[in-house]
Amino acid sequence: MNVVPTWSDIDDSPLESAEALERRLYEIGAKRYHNLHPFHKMLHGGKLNKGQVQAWALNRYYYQSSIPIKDAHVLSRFRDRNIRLEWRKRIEDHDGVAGDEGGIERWLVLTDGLGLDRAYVESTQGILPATRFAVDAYANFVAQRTPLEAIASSLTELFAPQLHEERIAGMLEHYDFISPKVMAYFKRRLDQAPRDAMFALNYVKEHARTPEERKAVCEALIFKTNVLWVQLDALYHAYVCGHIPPGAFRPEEHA
Ligand SMILES: O=C(O)c1cc(C(=O)O)c2c(n1)C(=O)C(=O)c1cc(C(=O)O)[nH]c1-2
Repeated sequence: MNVVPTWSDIDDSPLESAEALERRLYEIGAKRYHNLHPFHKMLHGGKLNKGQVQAWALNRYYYQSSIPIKDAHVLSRFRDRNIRLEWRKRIEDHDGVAGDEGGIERWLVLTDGLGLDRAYVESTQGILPATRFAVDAYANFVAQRTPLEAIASSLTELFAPQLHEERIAGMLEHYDFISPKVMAYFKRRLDQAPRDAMFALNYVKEHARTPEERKAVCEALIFKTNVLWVQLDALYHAYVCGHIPPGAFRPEEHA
């Protein structure tokens, strides 16, 4: 019987140390992170029209607004108060605290700036079915898998800051409807994401102690890269190829 490899593009040899795990995680990012997706290349290269950028921001709102729910699931997995204290910052980053409005509000500044109605964005009515399925799968994953896998699935954030730099520069350069004010969400993440990613990386390096556990960490990261990738596939299919699913956002109705 043929043994089917788990991954065709990633080295699948046993991971004997924390350093080998770290190298493998970076290999996964280099090969599978959504910075490589054609929709992102179009977004950052100024190749989308305003309606297509609106569709991206509208769909991404569902991801943004689900992240604190996802992180509340992660918190609920830990009896260790120190981990909860550390992880709680992520919920505060997105939901805000007194005197700081938080990431969800900053995302709504972006959708406002793009001319989308707030109530429509917050209703999530117009998002693609694939966005909802992918994001919900992420929240379910962290609720159901081991706490180690739950933390590991956040590791895509290791690769986010570089993408955010590219996005800020590319979108400001190419679109007259984008201003520094509406890109504030991404500017803020440049400080937050490295702090979060380093905590998660150190956690998995310390707590994945066997080759099997290290492999589970890699699989959680691969799962997450897929969560991100399919959202862009769906956007591309709907708004670049033009196959908008019934009931989803139609730019011409929100011009
Ligand atoms: O714009 C992006 O490409 C991007 C990617 C990711 C990511 O890699 O998961 C996150 C974010 N942004 C982000 O803004 C964010 O708050 C965030 C939280 C998480 C997470 O998994 O807990 N990922 C991401």
